[in-house]
Amino acid sequence: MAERYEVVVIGGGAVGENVAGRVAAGGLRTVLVEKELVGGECSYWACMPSKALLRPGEAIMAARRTPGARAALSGDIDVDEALRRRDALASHWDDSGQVEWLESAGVDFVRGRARLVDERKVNVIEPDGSMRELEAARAVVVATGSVAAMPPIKGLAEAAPWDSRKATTARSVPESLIVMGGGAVGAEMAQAWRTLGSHKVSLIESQDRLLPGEAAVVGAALAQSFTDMGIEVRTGTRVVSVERRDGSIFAELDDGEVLSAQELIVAVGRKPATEDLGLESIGLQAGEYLRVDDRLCVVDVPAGWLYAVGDVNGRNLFTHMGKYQARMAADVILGKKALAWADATANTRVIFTDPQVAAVGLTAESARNKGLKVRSVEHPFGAVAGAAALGEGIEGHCELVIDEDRGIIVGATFIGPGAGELLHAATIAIVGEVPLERLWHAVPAFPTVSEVWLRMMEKYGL
Ligand SMILES: Cc1cc2nc3c(=O)[nH]c(=O)nc-3n(C[C@H](O)[C@H](O)[C@H](O)COP(=O)(O)OP(=O)(O)OC[C@H]3O[C@@H](n4cnc5c(N)ncnc54)[C@H](O)[C@@H]3O)c2cc1C
Ligand SMILES: NC(=O)c1ccc[n+]([C@@H]2O[C@H](COP(=O)([O-])OP(=O)(O)OC[C@H]3O[C@@H](n4cnc5c(N)ncnc54)[C@H](O)[C@@H]3O)[C@@H](O)[C@H]2O)c1
Repeated sequence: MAERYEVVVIGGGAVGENVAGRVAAGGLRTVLVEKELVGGECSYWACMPSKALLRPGEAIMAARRTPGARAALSGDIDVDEALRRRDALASHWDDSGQVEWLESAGVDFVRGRARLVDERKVNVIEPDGSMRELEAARAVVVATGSVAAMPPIKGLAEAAPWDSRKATTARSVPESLIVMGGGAVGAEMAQAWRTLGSHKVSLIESQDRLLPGEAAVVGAALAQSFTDMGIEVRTGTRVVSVERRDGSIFAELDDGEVLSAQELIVAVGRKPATEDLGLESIGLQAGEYLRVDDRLCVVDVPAGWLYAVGDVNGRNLFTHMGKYQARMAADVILGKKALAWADATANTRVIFTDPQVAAVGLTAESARNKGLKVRSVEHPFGAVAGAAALGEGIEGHCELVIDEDRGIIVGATFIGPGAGELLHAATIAIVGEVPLERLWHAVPAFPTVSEVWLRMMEKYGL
């Protein structure tokens, strides 16, 4: 006999937990199924451990920029202590706290691998091999996330490279490192391991710049900073074959050059965790992203009972944007009028490198591609008193993308130390469609870096 619930959530990452908690708070009988650890990738193998690995180097770079503090820097990073803190921020890969939270939120929990077997029907294989049948009267929500993509490069799989999980959980600093992919994971991991002590780090990006989805100025700023850190940045090139032998890993590039290192990280993007989910049983293709509408309903399934939130729908692969979708999907399931539109127009992203890269909404290029008449206004991050107060030699860049027809901001990029904290003001301006004439009255405090807002609005002509 199937156990009947109003809502069955498959996948207990940050996004699944959020949707389950919200529908349960709305009074719906809810069960969440998780095959590994409640909290998912972000808590144990992604956001939290990666930020912990970056922090010691970031703190040192901030101190180096600060006359007086600089003198106190003697000696090396205590790697053991840094890794202990990483382990603590990853909750020692123990999810008992999050399981307790689910219970306190009134969500039933089943540990096991879930598979769709029919419309609204989910079977779960528990760790001891027993099977449970679940049935959802109202909705099944898929929140199974994504896994690291492994490109079909000769010798790569056999060489057992590090994926993002190994890169964030390694127990020692590799003496040298090749990083394939200059996106978010590659950039953060190259910096983290270089600042923790890797002597030689090569970062290889196939496009012509790092973080190629962001404004061009981002890639240039990051490449300069990484070069200063001693990271070798190679753009516009690819690895064509890989081999592990004699304790090293060798990567041949498309121009014939061969690089060698102790380890190689593959960070070339993600693929959806939909391969073993029983999608065929409801007429969908395994291994594909689940396409959703703005109510987060899977579009290729009739009757509106199947929802997909977070990485698995491929809309926006960030924890906070997935959690936003989770709130919207929960409200739709609860019968409220809700649509997830901000993850298309005001998607926030912060890459925690030095300098930090923070962006929201459109770049000038993507806005023009959408047919918008935009104008960019720019100001150096370091050219305000707030930045001078932070330290010496602070460079960076700030840019607002302004829709000339509507007189509102549609995108913003901030590059500099701590830039992520500037982002929410821009997000509010974009989501609120606040006219620039009105923003002109939002006065940044002195001496904060937020004064860049004032300078950019002056440049716009206010
Ligand atoms: C190295 C790295 C660093 C990152 N840093 C950041 C960051 O700083 N900020 C940020 O916003 N984003 C960051 N991200 C992205 C972020 O981790 C993801 O966007 C986020 O984890 C997606 O959440 P999710 O709940 O959709 O998926 P996941 O966290 O992947 O959770 C999905 C869960 O579903 C479970 N599952 C899968 N299939 C089944 C099944 N059949 N049955 C039962 N359970 C199943 C999985 O075990 C998993 O626990 C980072 C990613 C990486 C790789
Ligand atoms: N701070 C954060 O919020 C954070 C940190 C890490 C990851 N993330 C999320 O996780 C997602 C996945 O990150 P990711 O870095 O794996 O993917 P990504 O899509 O951000 O970057 C992958 C990069 O690899 C490059 N590439 C592809 N094939 C290549 C090849 N064969 N050789 C060399 N380069 C190649 C791509 O051009 C791209 O720049 C990101 O899109 C982001 O949403 C977020």
